Amino acid sequence: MTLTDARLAADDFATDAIDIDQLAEHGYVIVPNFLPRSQCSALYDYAQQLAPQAWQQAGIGRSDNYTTNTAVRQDKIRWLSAQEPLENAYLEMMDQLRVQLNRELFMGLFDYECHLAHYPPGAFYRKHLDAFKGRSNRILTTVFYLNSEWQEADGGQLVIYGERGEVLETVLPEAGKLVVFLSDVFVHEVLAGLRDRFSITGWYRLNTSIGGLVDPTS
Ligand SMILES: O=C(O)CCC(=O)C(=O)O
Ligand SMILES: [Fe+2]
Repeated sequence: MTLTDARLAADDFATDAIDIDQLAEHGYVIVPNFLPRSQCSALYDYAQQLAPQAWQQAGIGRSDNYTTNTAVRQDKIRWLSAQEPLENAYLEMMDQLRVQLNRELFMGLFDYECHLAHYPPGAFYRKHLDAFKGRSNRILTTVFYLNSEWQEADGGQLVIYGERGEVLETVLPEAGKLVVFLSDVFVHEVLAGLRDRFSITGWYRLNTSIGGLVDPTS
């Protein structure tokens, strides 16, 4: 699929089913082929043709603690918005998943935010949690990968750790794969890779206000 015929609507995305039981039992789930290859490459092509100024250096923390610390993370990001048709289609598809998760797991997820991420060769994201208990409204993290033909030797794996620091999963960032995990439970990191690595990372959130901000971002 080329970029010009990539005007996907949310309903055009043919998502593979998520193993909700696995998510409920273990707190995370890996779906190898969440989207078919053609839809994945539409998103990949879209990310490729974005101008450099469409990306920003990723930051750490929230609001006034917000810093760009390249010793911790080195990816470039672009927040998805409803203004761009393909970005909107992805957002709407993930919103349908939100409704399903709420229906089946009673999670009370209120909304979803996500960004494209580009890790140039050598870039990493050190061990971190995406949310801290009671201090964030991020509940569930989703990471969707866009690179086809990613090999073990290319590096760039997502490593997910258990509560004793043991490795639970080492995930190759392969096109079509979706990883979903509880944001405040699983420490994880992105290892440096040899290739440009593209993904869409997002968070389902609760509608809690923090520090007087009704809807804090990042
Ligand atoms: O790209 C990945 O595999 C994970 C990214 C991540 O941990 C994050 O953006 O918080
Ligand atoms: Fe993360």
